[in-house]
Amino acid sequence: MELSLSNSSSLRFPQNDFLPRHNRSTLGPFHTFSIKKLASKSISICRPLIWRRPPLVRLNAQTATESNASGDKHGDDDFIVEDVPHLTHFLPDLPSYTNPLKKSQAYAVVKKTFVSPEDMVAKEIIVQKDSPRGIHFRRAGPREKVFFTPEEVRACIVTCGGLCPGINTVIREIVCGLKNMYGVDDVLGIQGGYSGFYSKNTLNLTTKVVNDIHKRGGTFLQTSRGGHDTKKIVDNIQDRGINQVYIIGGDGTQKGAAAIYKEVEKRGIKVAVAGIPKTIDNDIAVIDKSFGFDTAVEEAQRAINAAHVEAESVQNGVGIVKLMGRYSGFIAMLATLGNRDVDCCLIPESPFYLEGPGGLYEYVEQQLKENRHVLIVLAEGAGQEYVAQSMQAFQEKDASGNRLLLDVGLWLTQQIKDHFTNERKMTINMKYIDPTYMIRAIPSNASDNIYCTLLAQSAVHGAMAGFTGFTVGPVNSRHAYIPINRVTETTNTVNMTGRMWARLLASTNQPSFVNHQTLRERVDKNTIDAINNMKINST
Ligand SMILES: Nc1ncnc2c1ncn2[C@@H]1O[C@H](COP(=O)(O)OP(=O)(O)OP(=O)(O)O)[C@@H](O)[C@H]1O
Ligand SMILES: O=P(O)(O)OC[C@H]1O[C@](O)(CO)[C@@H](O)[C@@H]1O
Ligand SMILES: [Mg+2]
Repeated sequence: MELSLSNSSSLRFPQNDFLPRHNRSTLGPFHTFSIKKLASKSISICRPLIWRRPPLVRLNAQTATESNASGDKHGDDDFIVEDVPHLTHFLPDLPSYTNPLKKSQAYAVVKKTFVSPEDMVAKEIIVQKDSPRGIHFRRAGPREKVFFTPEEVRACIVTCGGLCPGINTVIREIVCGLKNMYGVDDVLGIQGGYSGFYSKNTLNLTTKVVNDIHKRGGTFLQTSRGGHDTKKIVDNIQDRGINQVYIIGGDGTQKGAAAIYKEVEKRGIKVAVAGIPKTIDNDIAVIDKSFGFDTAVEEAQRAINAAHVEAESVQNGVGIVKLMGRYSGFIAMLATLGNRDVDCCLIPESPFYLEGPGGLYEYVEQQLKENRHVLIVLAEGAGQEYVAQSMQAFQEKDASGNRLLLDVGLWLTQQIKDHFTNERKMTINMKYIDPTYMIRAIPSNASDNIYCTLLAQSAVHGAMAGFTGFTVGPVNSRHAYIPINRVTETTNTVNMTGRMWARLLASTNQPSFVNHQTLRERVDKNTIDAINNMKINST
């Protein structure tokens, strides 16, 4: 397969929207390519693909020519595409078919039914005039050609890891998307997470069966942690004749999906593996936000409001609410920002301390003196080191190997009570609310339902078009196909030196719990990390 540049220097992607296997090296984790090396004629490419655009000359708006009188060039800019694999990489002779959406009544009204093979989604949306073009992902959506006929598709759906509002909507919309857009009837539900692949039972998922499941919380298919055995799972996929696998789950699940994709590729079987990122913690890298997150933040308001009412209705009321967030404090941060009554938010990313100037006790006392109550929101992963010290607890893990958290809410409640009663000789009125599971075991709200529908449909379009080994998700509000490894290599956490955390500090007026020196060191470390990441990305 060759890629070529036309006379006008624009990049031509191959018409069939993918690159063949023999053109990929096994070195790079992704199919990364940028445009510069395509400087002349046509060339064969090998992985990791670094295509570089020749010095980019922007069209002058007035003259609409390639000349650039102002000398306003981008220079040696890279346009890097981190592409996802395609079935034809290891099955080069796969036939393709015209996408049936072309004949669909609903889509006939769409001006541009199919996504162009050249459409990319930029990872960085904030750019400067002379900054490099940067990393891009393939835009999600229906393609002109598909690599499955409706009759040959046997799809399956599995849900793994913790619960999250909207899982049932995603299941429903995969089933309905396959049926209504592509005429696919054969969809199996794997029950109870990855280990469900080893079970004899599966559910037949028809549009009728899933019709109203989006109105319920949880997962219609049930879920589990642990028990991932790649070879056994792929054996089972083969034995059942499954050729599209939709995997809904968090970072652990996506790592499992990447392993399944690799095994499928090794065996050279026609199976498309699509990951749909799910996590209540919003800790999945690259994508804008995970589904169900907004619903959970909204539900958290009920607990925070209740704690506020309780705390302000008594003398020296202390309201504490513990929310989910294992390593990432997004739920606590956004629930706090959305509420405005919270006086202090504690999250895993921001170490805090209790005693002394600038500590939590001092701040609580000040709030009690000024307002006669104080309201604290706490992410479950915050302050784990303190709890571990005071309880001398043994570190336990769940079946997937995730560290089991100690109850920081109970611990903090006790610490504050002891401090004010014993040290400060003050009577306080403690009201502790732990709505942990209540914010995730609910159905998704309307806007999350729409988001889940887009995710499901994008996954279906991607699999039908023969893409595999991808996770789907919004990047700067546009849905994209992202190589699975890309979303599992790092975790999304609250940026302590970013504006959103500063907004929170400004809204609560809480102490930042860091002195200037520590903050400086953190900023420096972030900078060094960012530079190192850039080095890794550019090698
Ligand atoms: N590195 C890995 N390789 C293969 N499978 C994995 C890996 N890590 C986790 N898994 C499997 O993925 C499934 C879910 O993992 P986990 O329990 O960590 O939840 P998760 O997907 O991260 O979701 P969440 O964190 O939102 O609850 C489990 O069945 C686990 O065995
Ligand atoms: O469902 P489990 O196993 O109790 O796990 C709870 C954990 O799952 C999450 O909801 C998602 O990882 C965390 O916020 C929480 O710590
Ligand atoms: Mg996880």
